[in-house]
Amino acid sequence: MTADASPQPTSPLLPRAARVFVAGHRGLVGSAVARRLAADGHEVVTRGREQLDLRDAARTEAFLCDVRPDAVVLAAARVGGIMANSTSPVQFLEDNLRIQLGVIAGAYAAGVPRLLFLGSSCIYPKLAEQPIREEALLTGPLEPTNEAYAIAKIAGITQVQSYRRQYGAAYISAMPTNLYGPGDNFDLATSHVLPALIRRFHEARESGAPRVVLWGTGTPRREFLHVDDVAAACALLLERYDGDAPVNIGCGEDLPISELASLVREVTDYRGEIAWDTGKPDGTPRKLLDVSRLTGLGFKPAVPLRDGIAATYAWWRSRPTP
Ligand SMILES: NC(=O)C1=CN([C@@H]2O[C@H](COP(=O)(O)OP(=O)(O)OC[C@H]3O[C@@H](n4cnc5c(N)ncnc54)[C@H](OP(=O)(O)O)[C@@H]3O)[C@@H](O)[C@H]2O)C=CC1
Ligand SMILES: C[C@H]1O[C@H](OP(=O)(O)OP(=O)(O)OC[C@H]2O[C@@H](n3cnc4c(=O)[nH]c(N)nc43)[C@H](O)[C@@H]2O)[C@@H](O)[C@@H](O)C1=O
Repeated sequence: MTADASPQPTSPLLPRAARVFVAGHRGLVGSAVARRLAADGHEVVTRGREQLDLRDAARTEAFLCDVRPDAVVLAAARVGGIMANSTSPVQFLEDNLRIQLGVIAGAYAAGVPRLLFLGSSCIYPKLAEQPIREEALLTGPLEPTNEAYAIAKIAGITQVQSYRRQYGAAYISAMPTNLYGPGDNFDLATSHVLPALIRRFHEARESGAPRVVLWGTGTPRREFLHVDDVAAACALLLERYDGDAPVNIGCGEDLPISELASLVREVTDYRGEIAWDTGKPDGTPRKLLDVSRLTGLGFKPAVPLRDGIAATYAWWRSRPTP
């Protein structure tokens, strides 16, 4: 098995009306993947965290042996923005290692023939050449604000590759860029930037605040992909990709956080100023993914950033208040 993409099969790798266990089905990505797979005619199997804590490897293996799905999508993880990653590296390392160990090993023990593991674009070196090709993995030092999370995700990629190389399992990995959409986390202490900006501008407009203070310098660049697009990419990979190398998932375009802020300010109709708290971390300066491997399989993102932000804002505003 080489590190390059394998030739693509002509027949689907996922049977029609497959039973797919979506781990993390209540999360941003897992919920979108579950919707997409159900719409494609698959049977989606789920378990809430209160029924099955995926850090418990023995219970996870017993569940998978009992259910015996045709495929597993591993979208359960400890996930968060730059501040949560910086302040809780122990949980980001240990929870993710434990979830991955239990789900991937449990799937193989249960004879599950197909598995998709989701990593993240933060696995690549902080100063990787842009756009970042999959081959950049393990070629340089990582971004310190999310090193623990990145190392857990890199271990997941190696675990998946090891099951392929040693046992011939059709297990694959995908590395999404920064994601957003309905179902995102809007808690300002733990969220990613996009929901944080929506909430900050909305609340400033409602309260009449003259300025909104954002983190860092506004100069870092980020690429944003709507969850419906990432779900479409996951479905495509499950059906068409069976290679050793991880596959980047992105839209191929990025923008500075300062421009993103201007866009969100417009969408939320906030008329005040934007200020920057440069005491807060910037994180990696840029992480634009090279998505040629994915587009070569036929992927094309469908949701323009402005439309996606407007839809996410509408979703958040219409949520039931606790
Ligand atoms: N969001 C992003 O910008 C990006 C995400 N990704 C990757 O996509 C995947 C999904 O992320 P996302 O949807 O954003 O994250 P969310 O935090 O929205 O969802 C994570 C899900 O995992 C579940 N989960 C976490 N821990 C456990 C556990 N111990 N046992 C059972 N379930 C658990 C959560 O359950 P509960 O609902 O009970 O909390 C939740 O449903 C992750 O692998 C992440 O690394 C990659 C790149 C960017
Ligand atoms: C998906 C990805 O997500 C994380 O990496 P990140 O892209 O750096 O994360 P972020 O979305 O939190 O920030 C992006 C940029 O935006 C700036 N920023 C401004 N104002 C706010 C703000 O109010 N909140 C947040 N969170 N960021 C803000 C912030 O300072 C930074 O420059 C990792 O978890 C990593 O592990 C990972 O995989």
